[in-house]
This record gives sequence, C-alpha cells and structure tokens, in this order.
Amino acid sequence: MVTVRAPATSANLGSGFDVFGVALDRPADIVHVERADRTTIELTGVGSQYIPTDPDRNVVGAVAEALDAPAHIRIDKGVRPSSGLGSSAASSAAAAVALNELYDRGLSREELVPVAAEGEAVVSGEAHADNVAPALLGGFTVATDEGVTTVDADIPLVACLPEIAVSTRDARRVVPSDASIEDMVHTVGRAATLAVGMCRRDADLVGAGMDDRVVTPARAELINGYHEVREAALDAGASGVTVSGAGPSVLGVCQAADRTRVAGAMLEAFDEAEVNARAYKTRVGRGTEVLEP
Ligand SMILES: Nc1ncnc2c1ncn2[C@@H]1O[C@H](COP(=O)(O)OP(=O)(O)O)[C@@H](O)[C@H]1O
Ligand SMILES: N[C@@H](CCOP(=O)(O)O)C(=O)O
Repeated sequence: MVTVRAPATSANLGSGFDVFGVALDRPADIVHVERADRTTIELTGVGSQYIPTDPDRNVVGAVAEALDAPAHIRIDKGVRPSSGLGSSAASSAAAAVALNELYDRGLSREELVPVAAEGEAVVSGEAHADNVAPALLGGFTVATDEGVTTVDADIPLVACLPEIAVSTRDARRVVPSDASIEDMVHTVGRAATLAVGMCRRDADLVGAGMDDRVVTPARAELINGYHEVREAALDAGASGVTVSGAGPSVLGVCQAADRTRVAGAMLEAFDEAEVNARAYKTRVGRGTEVLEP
C-alpha cells in the first residue's frame, strides 16, 4: 500500500487565469492505494457524500486509467468539493503520485502534471493544469502549454470558504469570450507584478498583482457577499483579495501578523451576508508528499 498527502491549491490568483497557482499548507486530501485487478474507490471525509465512487466519474479513475494502474483507491477528503480550493486536483495529484509509486512507473513530478490534469478534464471539461501543477510540485506555479515553472515562494494567505457550492464547470461558463485591450494591458501588468512578488517573497507586491479586470468580475457575482468580504479583508490589512480558483472561496494575501485579523474580518462579512463560512489561516506550501511508500 502507498499513502500520500496532496494539498489544497488556489488557482488563478486573479490576474493569472488558467496559469497561476499556489499550493496551500492546509487543508489536504490523504489517499491510500493498493494494487487490484480493476479500479474501485472508497471515500470518507468532508463532502465525500457528494463525490461519485464510479471510476468513470471520479477524477482518480481517469488518473488510474492514464497510468494503466488499476487499484483500490481510498480517499480521505480534507478539501471540500466545489470549494475553489482545488478539491478535485488534490485527489488527482494524490492518485498520480501514489499510483506512479505503486506501479513503479518512474515518472517525474513534471511528467505527472498532464496525467493528473486528465482527472480535471473529468469534472470541468478541460484538462487545465493550474491546480494540479502546484498540488504536485508545491510553491507558486506558472502552467503554460510549454510546461510548468515553479517558484519556492513563502507568502501568508487566508482562504475563506463559504457554505456555497460553485462548480468549476458552471463558473467556466461565465468567463467572457473577449476582453478590451485596456483590460488586457491592466491584467498583464498585474500578473507580472504578482510573479515578481512571488520571486521576492513580497506579500504586498503579490497582493497588488492580484487585480484582474477580465474574469474575476463575472465570477464574483456567483458568490453571495463577495464584495463586502473583499472590502473587509482589505480594511483589515490584506494587500490583495480575489476569488480562489473558480470560487466560492475567497483568497486574501497579507503579512503573517495580520492573518487572524483578516480571517476574522472575512468571516464577519460573510456572516453579515447570512452565509456561514470557515477560514483557513495558511501559506504557500509544499506539494504532494509520500507518507508511506
Ligand atoms: N476525488 C474527487 N475529489 C473531489 N471532487 C471530485 C472527485 N472526483 C470527482 N469529483 C467531482 O468534481 C467536482 C468538484 O470539482 P471542482 O468543481 O473542480 O471543485 P474544486 O473547485 O473544489 O476543485 C464535484 O462535482 C465532485 O463530485
Ligand atoms: N483555472 C480554473 C481553476 C479552477 O479551480 P478550482 O479550485 O475552482 O477547481 C478556473 O478558474 O476555472
């Protein structure tokens, strides 16, 4: 048996739609795999009652097929599905690492990125890699057609998860099909600023670089209380706030000393909008770890 831990991730970071991602140091999925003649799936943990055990509809089934590695796969969900925190990607990355180890396939973490992205295609219709790349490799990642670039960034974060479900598939339908040149120039400038901030481990620069005028405004409308939560977090000291992934989680960047205040302000603002929520005081973290080889 092989056991692995794969972290939650936050994709896009506002200005880097379908490109940027970070691994979070918590929460995480734990996945155990054992060799079998055909793939079967067992689920426990947060939101597991909403996730199919049918290998054709669970992301780990697609990963097992891509690696030709049938197994009994036990998933203990720490990352709630439809959270905007890369729930499906955590399981995809975990299965890719665990099955690669179990069947001794010898693929590198970089080579496992397109394999794990096959799992994402099952749920969102597209094999986007911006969650699976940081889930596998850790840190801040830039995923493009050419491959993945990583930065071992260390930035404090608050991820606030409301009790609302937004599926990635639905949130992709509201993405505008075009953008003005002004909005594009603004967003590219912010994305470049964010990337420099990650390299310098500068939370103020990362926060300033999150602003996006293209995708986030449409996505924000799917999250009850988003604008109030964003304002509250900025007032409490966050340097930047945006939709995490496809939502509904809201991601704030701040100095480590301000995390508790920012988390409290976000929870209070969701509460005022009559939305229950929980906040993870977290930071950019490591990728998938093998716990039991
Ligand atoms: N192993 C899995 N973990 C989480 N979600 C899964 C898994 N397999 C299939 N799903 C489905 O994927 C969807 C959640 O994925 P997604 O919408 O991308 O959420 P998130 O934003 O948390 O990644 C749900 O419909 C869920 O049933
Ligand atoms: N780039 C994707 C990221 C989806 O992230 P998730 O955590 O919501 O699955 C998108 O924005 O659609």
